[in-house]
Order: sequence, then C-alpha cells, then structure tokens
Amino acid sequence: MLAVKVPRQEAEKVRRKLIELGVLAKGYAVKREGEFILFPVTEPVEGFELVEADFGRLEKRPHSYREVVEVPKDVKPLLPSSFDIIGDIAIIEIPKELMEYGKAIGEAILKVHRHIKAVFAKGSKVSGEYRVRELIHLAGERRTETLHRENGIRLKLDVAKVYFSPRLATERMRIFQKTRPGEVVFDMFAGVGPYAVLLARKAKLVFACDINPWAIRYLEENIRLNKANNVVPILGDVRKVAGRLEADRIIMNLPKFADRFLREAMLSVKDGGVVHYYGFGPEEDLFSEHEAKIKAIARELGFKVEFLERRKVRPYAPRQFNIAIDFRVLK
Ligand SMILES: C[S@@+](CC[C@H](N)C(=O)[O-])C[C@H]1O[C@@H](n2cnc3c(N)ncnc32)[C@H](O)[C@@H]1O
Repeated sequence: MLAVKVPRQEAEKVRRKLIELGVLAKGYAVKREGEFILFPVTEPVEGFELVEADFGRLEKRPHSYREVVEVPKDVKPLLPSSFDIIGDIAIIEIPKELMEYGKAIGEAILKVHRHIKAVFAKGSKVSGEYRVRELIHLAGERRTETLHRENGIRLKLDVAKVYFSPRLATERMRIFQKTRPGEVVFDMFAGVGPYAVLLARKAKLVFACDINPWAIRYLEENIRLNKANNVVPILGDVRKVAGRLEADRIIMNLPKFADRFLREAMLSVKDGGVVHYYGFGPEEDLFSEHEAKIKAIARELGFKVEFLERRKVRPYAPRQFNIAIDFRVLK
C-alpha cells in the first residue's frame, strides 16, 4: 500500500498534516523503519517521499458491550444502552425477555470494560427501610463489596447490603459547593457517607445518621479511608436523634419518604439554616405537593420557610423525576 516516509522527528507534524489533507488511511498501524516512520495514505501526496509498504490492521476495540454480545438478532434492540458502575462492579437493568441471556450480557460487559470485575442484574426495585435491592449475579466474580471513587473521595461499600447510587455524584457536588466553611451539617439518611464524607472537607462537623447497621459500618470505614474525622456516625432511627442537635444545613436524602421526616428536619435546623429536601414528582407537577407539605409542617411548628431552589436531579421512572427543594427555615 502507498505510504509517506518521513524522519522520526517530523512524524507528529506530518501526521497532523496528513489528517488535515484527509489522506491518512484509517485502521492501519503506522510503521517504523530505523530512523523513519511510514504513514499509510489513500492517495499520492505532493512534497513527501512516497514508498510502497505492507501495514498491519489495527485491532478495532469495541466501545459498547452491545457490539460483542452473543444474543439472537431479534432481541438485540432490547439491550440497554447503559448501566451503573460502582467501583469495579457493573449493575444493569435488563428486561424480562433478556433474562435468559444474562450470562452472555455479563460476559460481554467484562470483555469490553476491562476494569469491571463483576456484573449483576437488578433483581427488584429499591425497597424496604434500608432502600436496597435484590441483585442477580450474571458474570465475573461473585463479590458485592467494592471501592468506589467519587468527587475526590473513596467509598467502600457492599452493593447488596446498602443503598448507593453513582448517579447522584453531581448533586452531591452541588451541595458541597453550597456548604460554607465552619458549618455544622446533619445528614439524616447518610448511607455509607457520600454526602457526609465529602461535606466534611468544608464543614466543621457532620452528624451522619442511618438505620442500616451495614451502612454505618461502611461509613466508619470511609471516615478512616478519607481521614474525615469530623464526621460523627450515628446508628439508629433518625427520629430519636432529631431535635437533639442543631445544624446549619440538613440533608434529607430519602426521596421516597422524606416528607414523613420534615418535622424532625425543621426541629434540628438552626434559625436561618437550610434544608436540602429530596422527593419524587410527576413530570407535569414536580414540586407543588412537596412544597405544600413543607409549608404545612412549618406552619404547625410556628416557623416560616423561604424556598431557595427547586431542581430536577435525575429521571426516576417513566414521567417521574427525582427532585430537590432547598429551603431556609426561619424560627
Ligand atoms: C436513599 S438512601 C441514601 C443514602 C445516602 N445518602 C446516599 O446518597 O447514598 C436512604 C438511607 O436512609 C436510611 N434510612 C431509612 N430510614 C431511616 C430512618 N428512619 N432513620 C435513619 N436512616 C434511615 C436507609 O438505611 C438508607 O441508607
């Protein structure tokens, strides 16, 4: 095949020129011959030494597991285009019709994403007090503990024993940016500590409560891993703790039931402090119901609320969103 031969020192400059001219042949590995580099080209190029040479084909690495997965053609359109990655574990939601090809899907994911060591399918919705879901092993190691990196912190967790969603990383960073140095924060539903450990980098003190003993066990480990010694882990029902401490900022990341804990949040926040409330809302009216509940509880307690920000955090179900409402409590 036709090639341009150039001294090694000029190779990078020439490569860019050939790309600019649109004549560099794609899919071939460039060749080295002593002090020279040979570039495969699709047509003669003026001003360069041209030679004939054989080139090896570049191995084309697939970008998606869908390119290599071995499933019948008719079910291919059902393959999900994305999945969650927590540390080195992939968790994919596959439709019922694809369940019998679970192993093939898992193996394809392992093949394309070399850093993933285990693949699980979602076996149920997130449920119960601990907000965990069943997982079905598809391929790779039968291990559910992993180390996840997010926003510059390291989080050890067991995906089968605690709640954790990597999709909230941006939201957590947003709250970090709102936090002011010297604040006292109360993370009412802390899990393994993705908010608490991150906010501890700015806040003076972070109280982090969870009712799931596994979550608190991992939170304690994450405090050590990240040297977040200003986080106070509290194991138990937040109802027993609330009102017994005072915070400048409260995080209520229990979207399914947060409305049931508004009284506890308002009793625990200082006059002028801020509550970050999470919920789920239908597309056509995301916030009204939640805001009405917030106002009603404030009224009952004789407080005032000032709404600061409302936002969609992420899609949750068809035409349903995970939403956030930030509000200030005036006592
Ligand atoms: C949606 S998860 C959020 C965890 C964490 N904030 C995160 O972002 O990964 C909610 C957490 O609240 C905890 N929880 C549920 N009810 C509780 C209660 N009454 N008191 C304390 N924690 C509770 C669950 O165990 C779960 O870990």
